[in-house]
Amino acid sequence: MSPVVHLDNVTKRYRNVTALENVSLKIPPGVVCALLGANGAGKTTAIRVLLGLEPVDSGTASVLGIDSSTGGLEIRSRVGYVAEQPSLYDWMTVEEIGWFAAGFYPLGYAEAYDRYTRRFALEAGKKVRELSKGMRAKVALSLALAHSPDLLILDEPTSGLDALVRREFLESMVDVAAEGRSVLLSSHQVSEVERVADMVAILLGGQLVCVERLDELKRTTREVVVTLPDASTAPPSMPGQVLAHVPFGHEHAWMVRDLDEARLAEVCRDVGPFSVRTPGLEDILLALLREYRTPGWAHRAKAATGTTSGTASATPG
Ligand SMILES: Nc1ncnc2c1ncn2[C@@H]1O[C@H](COP(=O)(O)OP(=O)(O)OP(=O)(O)O)[C@@H](O)[C@H]1O
Repeated sequence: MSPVVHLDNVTKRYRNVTALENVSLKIPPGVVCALLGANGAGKTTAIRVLLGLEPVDSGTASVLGIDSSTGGLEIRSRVGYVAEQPSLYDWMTVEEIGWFAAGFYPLGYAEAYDRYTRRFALEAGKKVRELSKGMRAKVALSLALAHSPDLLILDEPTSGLDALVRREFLESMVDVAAEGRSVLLSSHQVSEVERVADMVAILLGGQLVCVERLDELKRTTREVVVTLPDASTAPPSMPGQVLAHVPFGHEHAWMVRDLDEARLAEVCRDVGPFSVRTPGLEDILLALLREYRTPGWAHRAKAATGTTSGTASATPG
């Protein structure tokens, strides 16, 4: 099946900043993909490249099979896009903005928009400038969903919204994927995104260090904590691929892929007590972010996630 989103070895620089470095990503149809990473990791840049709003320095990007470098207008008319701070015409009412947008889309748009605004309990006659941040976000999502796009791209759409609105947003994502359409969702609300994402793409400093089905990432990742008897005892070597290693005094924590638990018991026998648990996505991301701040992170992260910048892809489902 052709990917709906395809970044192939994309590098994007802004003067002396490399916002994306050799990033490759394929998102198949019917998948909710969470794009995660710290502030400045390159998430918005990746989205803008895909939408044809930023040229790349090297590599190629395409959406729904359309080349982003030449087909930006067509891409933007075919995907639903919700920016972090959506720009909406303030003087229009909720209803009027739907009529206005309907002029750019085939018949049926206004009715679909109306259905979404009612679902989100928006008052049709209220002016956009009178809406709260959450209500504006709901208008933006209604506009993006009303033309039933094959791909919905959301750049931190839920930041600053209350828990109920965030939940409504994320439930809409699940509905979209259930209809065989895809969602690319950039977010810092990791624990919430975890409820709806099928796959995750993690950017660290412009490099994609993990692209994988979420269930597979969680199934194969363990957090190990070992308590050493004193500071002079060397920490054991982990029997698995180390994503991150964080020492806290006598305690050392590791995030490990494909941990050999029997072997762990052996290597820890003369070292100290240990515990093993299955981490959530947020724990994995935090470990990667901490690791990212230490020298040599890129090499270790790529080795441990099996991801090299040129080949990262996932085929969920
Ligand atoms: N127009 C621009 N001019 C110069 N540098 C830019 C520009 N846009 C982004 N950058 C830089 O590129 C890097 C990636 O920025 P980007 O906005 O893509 O990150 P992000 O992951 O979306 O961050 P956040 O989570 O804070 O929104 C940052 O170092 C940023 O300063």
